[in-house]
Amino acid sequence: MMTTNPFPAISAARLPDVLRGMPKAELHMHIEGSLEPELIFQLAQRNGVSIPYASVEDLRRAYAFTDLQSFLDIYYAGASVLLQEQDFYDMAWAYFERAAADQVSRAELFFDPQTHTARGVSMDTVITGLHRACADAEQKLGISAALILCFLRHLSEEDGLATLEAALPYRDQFIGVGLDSSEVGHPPEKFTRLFARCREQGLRIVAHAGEEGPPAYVWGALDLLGAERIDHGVQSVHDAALMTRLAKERVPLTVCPLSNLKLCVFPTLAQHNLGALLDAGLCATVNSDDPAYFGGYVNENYLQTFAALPALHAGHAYTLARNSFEGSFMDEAAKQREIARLDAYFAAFA
Ligand SMILES: Nc1ncnc2[nH]cnc12
Ligand SMILES: [Zn+2]
Repeated sequence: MMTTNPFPAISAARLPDVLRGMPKAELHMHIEGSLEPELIFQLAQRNGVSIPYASVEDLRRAYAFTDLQSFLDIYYAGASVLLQEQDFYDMAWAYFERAAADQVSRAELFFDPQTHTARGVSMDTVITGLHRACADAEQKLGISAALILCFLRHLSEEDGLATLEAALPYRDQFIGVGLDSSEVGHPPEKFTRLFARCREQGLRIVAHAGEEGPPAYVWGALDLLGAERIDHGVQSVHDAALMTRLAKERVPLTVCPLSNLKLCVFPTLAQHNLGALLDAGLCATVNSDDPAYFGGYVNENYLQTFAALPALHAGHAYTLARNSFEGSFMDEAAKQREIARLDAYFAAFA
């Protein structure tokens, strides 16, 4: 339990600037969820795709979600404007420019190939465009970037296996795999064979679990899929044995507070359990999930969450940023360099 602030010189009033400026990694960001309404309209026009909204404002007005599924329906519709390699590049590049402004120095991006291949867009188009943007992010913005291919859990395991086969020729262009989309009713055990095959390929493994689904899905993600990180995981607080395990094994949880708010996982940010997860010793991190849909990129997630939870102080800010590097899939030397940079950033406020 971290009750005393190890950085007393950082008052609550200075905290927002410290949060904005601290180096951080983002580990849970669906690149299709960074597609801003303006870009959706631009790409729709460029590609001659019709969308059932009259204007950017009209589209934004539809972003009133009641749960995960109500969001996913709109999110998949938005992705329908992506057709060409350049579209995937432009989408990712727009994200990287925003991430750079938020002092993100490492970004691990989810992408959903099945959303695109089902519409006749090739795996090559998707991965080549995204990977080119990652290379440019590194070169032009100094952001270390990597891709994680997510399987849609509302589809079958066979569909996932075929998707993996189609992606393997691009094996050097993504570092891992994840599991996303509609959680409840699609438990981890549905994908045991698929993830075993991914592990054989040496891919890093993450999975959404415990966003809306029960703690049993988190256990399943760890034990049946071999997940090294849990995306969301906020429902873990309902299972004491699970909390003990997550803390003991330092399993990173990629928490997304504004997403949880907009999808009604918590009624208000003041009721979010981020502070409880940290104080229980879990390796929790802050991320934006689908920032174009949920009202903010990663710094906005930090700022709004700290504003809503006054028990969080500069010590928590440091821990969250440190956890983001610890939980990343960078090599150990790169992690240590980032953590040293973070230490120097906080030391300057002493
Ligand atoms: N929050 C989320 N949960 C599950 N699947 C998603 N795909 C994009 N965002 C998601
Ligand atoms: Zn997500």
